Amino acid sequence: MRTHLKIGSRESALAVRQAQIVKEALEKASPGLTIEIVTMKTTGDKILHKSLEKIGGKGLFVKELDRALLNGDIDLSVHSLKDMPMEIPKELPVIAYTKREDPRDALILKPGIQDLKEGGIIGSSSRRRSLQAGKLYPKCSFKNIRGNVQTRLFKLEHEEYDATILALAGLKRLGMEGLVSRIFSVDEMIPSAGQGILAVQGRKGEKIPGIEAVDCSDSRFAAKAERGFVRYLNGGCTSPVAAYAETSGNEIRIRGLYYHEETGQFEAGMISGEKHKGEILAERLARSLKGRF
Ligand SMILES: NCc1[nH]cc(CCC(=O)O)c1CC(=O)O
Repeated sequence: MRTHLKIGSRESALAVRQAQIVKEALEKASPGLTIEIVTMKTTGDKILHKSLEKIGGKGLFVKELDRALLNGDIDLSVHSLKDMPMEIPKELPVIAYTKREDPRDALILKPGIQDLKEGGIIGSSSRRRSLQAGKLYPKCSFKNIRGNVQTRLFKLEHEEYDATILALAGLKRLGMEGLVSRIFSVDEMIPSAGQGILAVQGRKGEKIPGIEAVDCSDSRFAAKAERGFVRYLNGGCTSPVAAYAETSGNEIRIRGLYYHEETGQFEAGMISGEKHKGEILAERLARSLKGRF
């Protein structure tokens, strides 16, 4: 068994914190194992002046780490599942899905302001968020804001934004949930597929000591269903498709949002059933939502 492993991570504070969460859990489960975190800049982190859709999407956050994993520079990589592309290389499977952190989205106001007034500007580059928040704040407008959590909070403070929307999971991991002024329920704002779950990627066939302690089967069921929904709708990285699945005992309940490009309308719906059938149920929900247009 290996006694020293390297975890690859993006450089942002959140990415490093996420890698630490996995490092601590693995070290705790396997006494004698030591883990080092190796950070690297990805193309997605370097190019901030263009929208993700224009520069090639989510793959840009994982490409460099995939390469390092393939050539042995690192042994594992940790990603927010929601940032992972739909196609994951066969030789680099996800070997664990962590227990889910709070999947909800949250509103953060510009420091010094007490509430979001009519005409307020909400910073968000996520159409999933702006579409759903548009129903809650019909008098507000939306303006792109890109960058990691810290960058966005800096822009919120110093640029022309009154509020922004971020994942509560990231804020909690960074100890910043105190900034939140409103948490959206999963019905008000269906989360992005995988939000709150970390995916640990490894090399096919390689045993990682302690990995079972990091893996959560309910997260795995949720991940399969949510990503199944997105895959069916070919949501890729840029479409505002949203999916959130919750398990309880043997049941799974899946919420999904389908956006119809031509009309700009969206429909949300829910389906439940046996959790082992999550992917099929998710597809059925996707098909029925799509069929409404
Ligand atoms: N796209 C950035 C990103 N990727 C994952 C998270 C949050 C952490 C998670 O979903 O586990 C965030 C920040 C955000 O959306 O506010």
